[in-house]
Amino acid sequence: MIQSVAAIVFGDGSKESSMRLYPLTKRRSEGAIPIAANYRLIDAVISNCINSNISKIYALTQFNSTSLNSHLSRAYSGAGLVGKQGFDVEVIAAYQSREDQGWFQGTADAVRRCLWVLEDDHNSALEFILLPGHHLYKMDYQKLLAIHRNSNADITLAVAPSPAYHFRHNNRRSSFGYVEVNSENEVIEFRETRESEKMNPTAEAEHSTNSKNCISRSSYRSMGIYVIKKDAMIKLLREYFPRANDLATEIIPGAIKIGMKVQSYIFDGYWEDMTDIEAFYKASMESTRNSTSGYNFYDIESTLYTLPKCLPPSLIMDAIITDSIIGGGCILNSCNIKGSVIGTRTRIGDRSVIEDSVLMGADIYQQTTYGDQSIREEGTGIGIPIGIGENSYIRKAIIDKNVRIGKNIRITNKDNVQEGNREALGYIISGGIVIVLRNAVIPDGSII
Ligand SMILES: Nc1ncnc2c1ncn2[C@@H]1O[C@H](COP(=O)(O)OP(=O)(O)O[C@H]2O[C@H](CO)[C@@H](O)[C@H](O)[C@H]2O)[C@@H](O)[C@H]1O
Repeated sequence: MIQSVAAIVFGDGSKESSMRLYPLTKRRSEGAIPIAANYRLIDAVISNCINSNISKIYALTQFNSTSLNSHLSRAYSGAGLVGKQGFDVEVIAAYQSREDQGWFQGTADAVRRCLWVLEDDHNSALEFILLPGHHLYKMDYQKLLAIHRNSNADITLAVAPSPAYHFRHNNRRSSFGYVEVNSENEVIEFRETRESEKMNPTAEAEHSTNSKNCISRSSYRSMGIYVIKKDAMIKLLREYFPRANDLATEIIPGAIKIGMKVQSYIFDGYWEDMTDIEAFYKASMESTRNSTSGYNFYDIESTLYTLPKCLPPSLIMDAIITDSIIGGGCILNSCNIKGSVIGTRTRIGDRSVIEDSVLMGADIYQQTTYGDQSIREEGTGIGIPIGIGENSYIRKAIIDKNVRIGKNIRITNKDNVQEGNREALGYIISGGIVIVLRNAVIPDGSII
C-alpha cells in the first residue's frame, strides 16, 4: 500500500460547473450521475485510486452534494464494502468556521481550507494527486507519480494530446487548460481559456509548430489532474498566492512564473471529461458497444468498483434486446431495446421500443398506491407507475431516475429542436437530446 501519496477528489463546486450537465445535475453533483446502468461517474476516479494502490482518498464536496456524499460513504467508507481492505475515502463537505466564512470559492480555496486536515500528523502523504470527480478514464496513477518523482517536479500535470480535435468537437465547453511543453515535457506555458476568449483553433495549432522561441514545443490539453508536492502546495496556497481561488487560472500559471518545476505526463488513453450532455450521451452509447474505443467496463485488470446492491436478477420476458447493457433488478416485458443503457430497477411495458437511449432506472420498486391502475386517470399523470408504460417509443433520449412515463407516448424530438427548456413539462432538450427530468411524470399519449 502506497502511503506517501494521498488523493484529493473534487466533487462539484459551483452552480456554474454544475450547469454543464444540467438537468442531470439539478439535484446531484456531477460525480453522482449514474453511468452504465450500475455505476456513478465518481466510481471511475475512486477505482483508479484503488487500482493504483492509493489508499487515502479525500473527497471535497460542496454543491448539490447529498447523493454524492451518500454514495461515497455507503460504497467506500469502512473499506470492506467494495471488497478491498485498507482503503479509506474521507468526505470533506464544504464547511464554514470562525476564520473561514462563506462557501469554497474554487478548487484552490477548497484545498487551502482543508489543509489543516491534510497536514494532520497522522497523514503521512508527501504528495497529493488532485482529481476531478466526474471524468471517465482509466489511468494508472503510479505511472504519473513515477514521472513526477523521476523529474523531481514540484507539480506534474496529466495532459492529453490533440487540442485542435478538442476545439472542433467540443466547442460548447466553458474552459480548458492549454499546456505547452518543451522537448523534456516540462511545462513552459499554461493558460486557462474561458469561453469569452475567442480562440482560433487553426491559429493555435500553427502556434504550436511555428513557435520561434523554442526548438521543440508541443501543445496539449490539461486534464485537470495534478500531482503536487505537499511542501509546494502549502507554500503556493498560503505564502505565494494566499488569495488565489482557482488552481488552473491562478496557482499553476503562478507556479510556472515563480520558477517552480512543472512537468507534464502525456496520457493517450481514453478520457472523457463530460463537458456537456452530448459528451455524457456519447460515452453512454459507447458503453453499449463491445469495441476497443471508449471506457472498458469489462477489464478484469482494473475493476470498476461501486456500491454493491442487493438486487434480484433482471427479469426479461418476451423482449428483444440488442447492443445494450441492462442493470440489475429490471422487469422487461415484451419490449424491444436497441443500443440503450437500461439502469437498475427499470420496468418497461409491453410493445414499447427503446432506441439509442439512456434509462437511469429507479431507486425503488413501485409502491401500489401511486402506481395503482385503478386510480389511473387517462390523459393525466395520475396513477402512472415508475417506469415506461406500454406501447411507447423512446429514441435518443436520457430518462433520469424515478420517471413515470405513461403508455402510448413518443419521445423522439419530433420537431428536431436543438436546445429547449420545457422544465414545466418535465423535460429539457440539449444538443438535440431529450432529457426527461428526475421524478418527472409524462402523461399517456404525450408526444415530444
Ligand atoms: N469548491 C469546490 N469544491 C469541490 N469541487 C470543486 C470546487 N470547485 C470546483 N470543483 C470541481 O473541480 C473540478 C475542476 O473544476 P473547474 O470548474 O475549476 O475546472 P474545469 O472543469 O472547467 O476545467 C478543469 O478541467 C479541464 C479538463 O476537463 C482542464 O482542461 C482545465 O484546465 C481545468 O481547470 C470539477 O470537477 C469541479 O466540479
